[in-house]
Amino acid sequence: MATGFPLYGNKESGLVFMLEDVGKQNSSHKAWLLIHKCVYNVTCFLEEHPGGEEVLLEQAGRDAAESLHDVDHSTDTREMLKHYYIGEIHSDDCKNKKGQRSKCERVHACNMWNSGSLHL
Ligand code: HEM
Repeated sequence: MATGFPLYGNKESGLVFMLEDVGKQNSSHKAWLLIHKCVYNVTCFLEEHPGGEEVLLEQAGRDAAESLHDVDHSTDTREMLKHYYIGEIHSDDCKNKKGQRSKCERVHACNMWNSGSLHL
């Protein structure tokens, strides 16, 4: 169910998006990444990424947390990410197939990630 985006503002952290809408924000020149439930617009970083723009475009629209973790990124990366943070995924899109809240929702992964409690 795409509703147009953003759904509404979140006073603490930014805007709230549906997963499907995030998935649509990707083309050869545009990329929104998900890391846990946080949404990042890395469009202006594509050409600057030391690992190349292709890997970012490949991950666009889905959760890139694992890929980010798999590559030996420095802690500077987390700092850089803050510049591209635009909001988070709606809690309805954080449920697993049985309709239960997933871990990312329960632990407020977005806030933890941005504060540094979740590691790369
Ligand atoms: C928006 C998220 C990302 C940011 C801000 C970012 C940032 C960086 C930075 C700063 C480096 C230089 C090394 C370092 O200081 O860590 C780097 C290297 C690299 N990144 Fe990323 N990265 C992101 C996502 C990804 C993803 C999702 C992948 C893979 C799927 C990836 C693959 C790589 C690779 C392979 C290198 C190594 C390049 C080399 O040493 O030749 N990155 N990235």
